[in-house]
Amino acid sequence: MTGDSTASFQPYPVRHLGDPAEAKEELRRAIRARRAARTPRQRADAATAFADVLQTVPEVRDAATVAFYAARSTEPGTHVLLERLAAHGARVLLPVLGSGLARDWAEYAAGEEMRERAPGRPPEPGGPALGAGAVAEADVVIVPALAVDTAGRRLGQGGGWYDRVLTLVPDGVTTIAMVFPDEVYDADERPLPTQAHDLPVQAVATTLGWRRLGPDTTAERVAERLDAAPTAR
Ligand SMILES: Nc1nc2c(c(=O)[nH]1)N(C=O)[C@@H](CNc1ccc(C(=O)N[C@@H](CCC(=O)O)C(=O)O)cc1)CN2
Ligand SMILES: Nc1ncnc2c1ncn2[C@@H]1O[C@H](COP(=O)(O)OP(=O)(O)OP(=O)(O)O)[C@@H](O)[C@H]1O
Repeated sequence: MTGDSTASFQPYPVRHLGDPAEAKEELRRAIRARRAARTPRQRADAATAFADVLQTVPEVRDAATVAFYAARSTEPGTHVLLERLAAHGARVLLPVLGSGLARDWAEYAAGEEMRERAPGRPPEPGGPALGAGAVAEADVVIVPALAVDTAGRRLGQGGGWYDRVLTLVPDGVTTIAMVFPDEVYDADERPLPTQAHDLPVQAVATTLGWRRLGPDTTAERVAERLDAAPTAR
């Protein structure tokens, strides 16, 4: 899968050569506006498609513990996969926001009705808070994003919540961003603006499919590596 078929409709900041924080804000505004325009029916269909796609990712299929998120109405929907994971006996950790957006996690209980603590905030599970370090127990981490590029750069909501969480994810654990198909950017043509604290994700899932990301995952670069490798005789 690629974002190529929709690339010409993608918003891209005109100020991308200037201050990355400003470029990020400009892009966030444009992407949030596009998300707000989706109908309830489109959102419901997307939530099922995201679940179908993510269940084909080996790390998700095999995970005993998944760090996931509870989507707000305009975000890529998570409730379908959340119920399926819980039904299969996976342990699912969801973000809990402390004061000043402090990072914490709690376990999702199957069938649980989650509540928004304040308007506009993501819904949260009611179980006991497990501490910020609980994310290190996850076998796979599925994160929200507004956009991702093919090198793994991620644009989030701007709170830095996930940037800080990603520092606690052990090496070797796959992080997967969920975005709509037109929110996957080509890293060569339209790299997302980044700052020093931004950490990359290893994969992206859309409603159409999923792929691994990063400098070494494009077909051309894999071919180059194979060419450069010593051949066995
Ligand atoms: N679903 C979801 N959960 C997530 C994130 C996310 O991007 N999506 N986060 C990613 O970092 C973290 C926190 N994200 C937050 C997102 C918004 C607000 C918030 O206060 N929003 C405004 C309303 C904005 C609106 O209506 O659009 C508010 O309550 O005033 C707080 C935390 C952890 N959980
Ligand atoms: N590891 C970190 N330690 C301290 N502050 C951080 C860290 N990462 C990010 N921040 C702060 O968070 C702010 C927002 O970061 P950024 O714009 O990259 O958020 P984002 O990745 O889009 O949002 P989110 O991670 O919440 O989805 C930054 O200005 C930065 O000051």
